[in-house]
Order: sequence, then structure tokens, then C-alpha cells
Amino acid sequence: MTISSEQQVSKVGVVGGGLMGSGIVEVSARAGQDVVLVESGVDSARAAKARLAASLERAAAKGRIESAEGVLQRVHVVSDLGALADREIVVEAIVEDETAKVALFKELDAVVEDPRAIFASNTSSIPIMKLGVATSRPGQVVGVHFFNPVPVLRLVELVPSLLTSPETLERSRSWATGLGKQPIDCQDRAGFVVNALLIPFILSAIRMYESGFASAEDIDRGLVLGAAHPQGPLALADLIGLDTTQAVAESLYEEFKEPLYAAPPLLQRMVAAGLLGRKSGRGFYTY
Ligand SMILES: C[C@H](O)CC(=O)SCCNC(=O)CCNC(=O)[C@H](O)C(C)(C)COP(=O)(O)OP(=O)(O)OC[C@H]1O[C@@H](n2cnc3c(N)ncnc32)[C@H](O)[C@@H]1OP(=O)(O)O
Ligand SMILES: NC(=O)c1ccc[n+]([C@@H]2O[C@H](COP(=O)([O-])OP(=O)(O)OC[C@H]3O[C@@H](n4cnc5c(N)ncnc54)[C@H](O)[C@@H]3O)[C@@H](O)[C@H]2O)c1
Repeated sequence: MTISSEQQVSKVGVVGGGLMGSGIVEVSARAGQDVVLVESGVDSARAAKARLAASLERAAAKGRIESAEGVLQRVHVVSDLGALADREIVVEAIVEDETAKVALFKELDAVVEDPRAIFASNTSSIPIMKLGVATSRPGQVVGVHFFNPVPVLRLVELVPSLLTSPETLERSRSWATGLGKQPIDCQDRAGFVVNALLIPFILSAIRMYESGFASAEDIDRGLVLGAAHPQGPLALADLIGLDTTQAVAESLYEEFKEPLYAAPPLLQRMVAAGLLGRKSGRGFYTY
């Protein structure tokens, strides 16, 4: 299907400006799009703005953009979902929690006025169908899954549910490609392609560490030096966030009931303790 200029989206909304949402805002604004970011509170809005500004300053220092200010002019950070009324695509990037996402998709359905607007979720593992049927427009709901760090990694997984329309899928593909991303197509199964393979690998590393088999540093060094990974699995879990890692493991386990997807006790205890990785300052490493 060819996407006409009239079907292309340029008014972007993002809900949730954490690790991923701020990255999605950044790549959209850098591609020249007008972006409204909705965050839930004053502190998280401030944190999102700081993360975005720091990343843009780094891009400017490397000569990848002319100036951070130029890009920031296209970004509006608000706390009211009503500001998304005129958006052509809204990307949900809130916490990996099905109840919270379903509630948000219901609200988005009520506030977004464009009858053809795309409702995209950046979920790592929650069925797109569950988000689709929370709205009156399941044909316009699709998974558009970015990877962390968003400004660096080129992949986007495109995940239609059984009810997603071909037009929604192709408009999403065209949008992601316009951001400089390379889409792959996935079925609506927990974990899609990458997390279904990556999360059990990370969980195996956590079990290895938990059993005292090797230190965190040696497990990570082993995979970096012996398998040419950019970082080891425990450092990667800290980058993803241990809460998100656990939530994705739980979705995979619920769907497939395979022990390899079960969150190890150590991961569960670390999350309960608030040791969430980089974002909380401590996980398998201290930051
Ligand atoms: C769970 C989810 O659903 C799905 C997922 O997202 S799974 C996670 C997928 N992500 C990965 O696997 C990440 C693997 N790790 C990596 O790619 C690298 O270790 C890394 C990019 C995080 C850091 O790379 P490293 O070389 O150690 O650090 P560093 O030199 O600071 O960064 C490399 C480049 O990335 C850029 N970069 C790093 N982090 C960045 C960030 N948060 N934002 C913007 N740019 C960033 C740096 O500016 C640098 O650019 P340069 O090459 O032009 O100098
Ligand atoms: N961390 C990763 O590596 C990664 C990679 C790909 C996809 N994802 C997915 O992206 C989503 C976000 O993950 P993250 O790592 O950015 O999480 P995060 O915890 O860094 O950020 C979540 C943000 O959402 C905000 N938020 C929560 N509820 C909200 C609401 N109702 N309205 C507005 N804002 C709200 C929070 O204030 C927070 O800033 C999750 O679905 C996650 O599975 C994460």
C-alpha cells in the first residue's frame, strides 16, 4: 500500500516521558515533527525535559543537529491528555502495566478527535489486542516498539493485532521509516521477536549470577569479550530497568508458561527493594 502525503503523520503525541518516551520525543522532533508530550506529574515532566535536553546537547556537541534549542522548539510538555486532541499519532510509553495501559487507551479514545488518528503502543510485551479492544477504534491501534536507547538503535517492531487495519500498519511503517528507523513485522505474541529471544537470555544470566556461578562483572565481560555484545546481559538489564525486565518476563510467562520466562527470585527481590538499575542508581551495578 502506498501512503499518500495526506495520509502521512506529522502531529505526534507521546504519553510517558521516561527512558523510552523521551527518546521517542527526541527522534520525532529531530525528524521535524511537532510533538506534544504528556507526563503525569510536575517532577516527572521536569525529569523528562532534563533527559531530552541532555541527549540533544550531546547530539549538538557531536554535530548531529544544529542546536538543541531548535529541536526543543517543536516539543511541548504538558500534563493534560486533552492537549492530544489534534494529534495524528499518539504513542503510549507509560509503565509496562496492562491495567494502566488499558485505562489510558480508553482515555485516549475519548480525547483524540482526528477520526483517523493512530494509537500506537511502545509496549514490550502486552498483547496489542487488549489495548485495541479498550478503544472504539481497534483498527487504529498498533504496536510500534522502539529500542533503548531510542536515538541510537535503528529497530522498530511493528505489531498489528488481528483487528489492526492495513492502512494503520502502513501509515505507522511510513512514520517510523521517516524517523530513520528500520521496521520489522511481528505477530501479536508476547515479546514479539526481540524480547522473546532477549529476555530469556537476560533471565539466564540473572540465574547464573544468583547461583554464585560467576560474578556480575565476569558474566558481562564474558559476553562482551567472548561474543562481541556491546554490553553484558546484567548491565543491559540495568539499562532496560529491572522493573520493566520483570514485567516483560511476567507477560512472556503468562503467555507461554515456559520456565525459561519465569522471573528469577533475585530479580523479584531487587524490584521489591527499589533496585531498578540505572534509573534508580543501583541494580546489578551502582551508578
Ligand atoms: C526491553 C525493551 O522492550 C526492548 C529493548 O530496548 S531491549 C534493549 C536493547 N538495547 C540494547 O541491546 C543496547 C545494547 N547496548 C548498546 O548498544 C551500547 O552499550 C550503548 C549504546 C547503550 C552504549 O554504548 P557505549 O559505546 O558503551 O557507550 P557510548 O560511547 O557512551 O555510546 C555509544 C554511542 O551511543 C550514543 N548514546 C549512548 N547512549 C545514548 C543515549 N541514551 N541517548 C543518545 N545517544 C546515546 C553515544 O553518544 C555514542 O555516540 P557516538 O558513537 O557518536 O560517540
Ligand atoms: N526500558 C526499555 O529498555 C524499554 C524498551 C522498549 C520498550 N519499553 C517499554 O516502553 C514503556 C515505557 O518504558 P520506560 O522504560 O520508558 O519506563 P519509565 O519508567 O522510564 O517511564 C515511564 C514514564 O511514564 C510516566 N507515566 C506513567 N503513567 C503515566 C500516565 N498515565 N500518563 C502520563 N505519563 C505516565 C511516568 O511518569 C514515567 O516517566 C513500557 O511499556 C516498556 O515496556 C521499554
